[in-house]
Amino acid sequence: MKMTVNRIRVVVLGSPRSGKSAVVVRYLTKRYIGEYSSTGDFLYQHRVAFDGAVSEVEILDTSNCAIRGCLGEHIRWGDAFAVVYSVCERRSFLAAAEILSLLERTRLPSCAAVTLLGNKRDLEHAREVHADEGQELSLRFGCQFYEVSAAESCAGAALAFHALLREARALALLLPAPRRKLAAYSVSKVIGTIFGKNSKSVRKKRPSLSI
Ligand SMILES: Nc1nc2c(ncn2[C@@H]2O[C@H](COP(=O)(O)OP(=O)(O)OP(=O)(O)O)[C@@H](O)[C@H]2O)c(=O)[nH]1
Repeated sequence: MKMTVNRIRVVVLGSPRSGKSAVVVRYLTKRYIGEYSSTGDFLYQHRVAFDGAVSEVEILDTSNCAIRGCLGEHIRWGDAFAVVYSVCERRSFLAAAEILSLLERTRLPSCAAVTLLGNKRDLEHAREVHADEGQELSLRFGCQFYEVSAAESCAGAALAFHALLREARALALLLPAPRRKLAAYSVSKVIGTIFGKNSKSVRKKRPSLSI
């Protein structure tokens, strides 16, 4: 069977320390490292095969977007968005709600695949945001919702990313090619690594996944 190849750009957004890097690395490598550098944005590339087609997936793990003022650029760049908050930090949940609202205002409704990820569900004793609240927020914005623990298992992150990629691919088939502009943003500057944001040795590593 002939496989088609398409490209899906995923942007991971959320408050500092909510676990964006941990969730992305868990999905890509199945590993949990514990500490990740926060010095900037990192772009991971990999290939996934599902539903008879191959997708070149680029995942942009962002850092301090709100402070650096590049959120708008990131939103224009992406086809799909994972908005992460920590279930142990209400402030990060409120920030996630603001990001969802911005996404809704910036993109045409239903023009992008979006998932809301409540991370750190292993820290039940420190929970500040109930799962129902995440569910309600996702209903309000018509996006997917998962509670995950990057620390505890890779299943949640994998499930969430696979569902997001499926939705992004379905939207790409339905909608005309969106205006994906890189603007002044240079991808070459943000190529990251899978095993450590500062290591250059695995910079070009591109894992292949079959869903
Ligand atoms: N207990 C627990 N800790 C987690 C989990 N995910 C991430 N952490 C921890 O939370 C801290 C922040 O994780 P990061 O992945 O660096 O968070 P980030 O959102 O990428 O942070 P910035 O790059 O600063 O924006 C680290 O100490 C992680 O080990 C989780 O699921 N459970």
